[in-house]
Amino acid sequence: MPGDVGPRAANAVEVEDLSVRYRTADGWFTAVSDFSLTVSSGQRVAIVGESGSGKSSVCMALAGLLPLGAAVEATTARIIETDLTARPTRAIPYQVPGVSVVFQNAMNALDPVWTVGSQLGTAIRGRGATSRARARVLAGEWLERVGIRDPARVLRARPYELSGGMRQRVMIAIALCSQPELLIADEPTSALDVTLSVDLLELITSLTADLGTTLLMITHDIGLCRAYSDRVVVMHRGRVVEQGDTEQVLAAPSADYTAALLACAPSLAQLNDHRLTTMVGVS
Ligand SMILES: Nc1ncnc2c1ncn2[C@@H]1O[C@H](COP(=O)(O)OP(=O)(O)OP(=O)(O)O)[C@@H](O)[C@H]1O
Repeated sequence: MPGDVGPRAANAVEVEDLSVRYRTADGWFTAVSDFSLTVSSGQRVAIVGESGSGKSSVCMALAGLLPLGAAVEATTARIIETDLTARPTRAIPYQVPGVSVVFQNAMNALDPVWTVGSQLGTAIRGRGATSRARARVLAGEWLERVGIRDPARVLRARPYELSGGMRQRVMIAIALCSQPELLIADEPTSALDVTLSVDLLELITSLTADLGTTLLMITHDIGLCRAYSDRVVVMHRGRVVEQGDTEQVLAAPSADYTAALLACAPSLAQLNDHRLTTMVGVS
């Protein structure tokens, strides 16, 4: 099983006035402006907002994974021990030490050619000197830890031979086996059904709690946000419209946009009980 977890920084994320721009055929497009966020170590923070509001742009900027042609600026951008403002935009993409990412679709994130054992073993060996044989044992243990019942078979399998839920579990194991200080999860369950989404969010939050890993996740599902985050950041058109304690914000939103988002985006788990309403007149 994984070894000791070292001391954690007081704040995993300190960002002030972050902006993200993309170069397009029509010139520069500003996707995110004036984004500020502080996440203390061990907190679980959800970023919510409609499609195109800039959630992924923020998270990929913090992970150093924006595409070439993107420009990031900030007054402060400290992720764990790394000062992102010291990194030139031309260096994108880069690895931010202590940060792991779980993406929405494991099929796109995992390599179809290599077996799960090879990919998970490589991630484990990336942490430090470990023999191939030892990495294989640890890989099997990590698969069990993420709820895979037949690890020996899955270690030999290639990603396309697994179900979508199993692939997400494998990606969670790959992301967490390095015992990161910060896990960024970009809609980690949105391609899965409701029951599986809840199971995987339970898994992610219990493993990150065990490891002392801070969680920054994007979700469209307000029910999952309510159940699995301590703080919520609401984004609209590239800006933060509201942020605070999840229970408080969801119970008594101060921004009209948040109220409208809550009215039109109930949890998938509640869809049987609610009629969707239409968002109108929100600017
Ligand atoms: N590589 C890119 N080049 C140009 N524009 C981009 C690029 N990536 C994102 N955008 C634009 O930036 C804006 C924010 O996109 P982003 O993906 O960050 O939003 P989002 O809230 O994560 O959306 P979704 O929930 O659909 O993933 C959108 O208008 C999007 O079209």
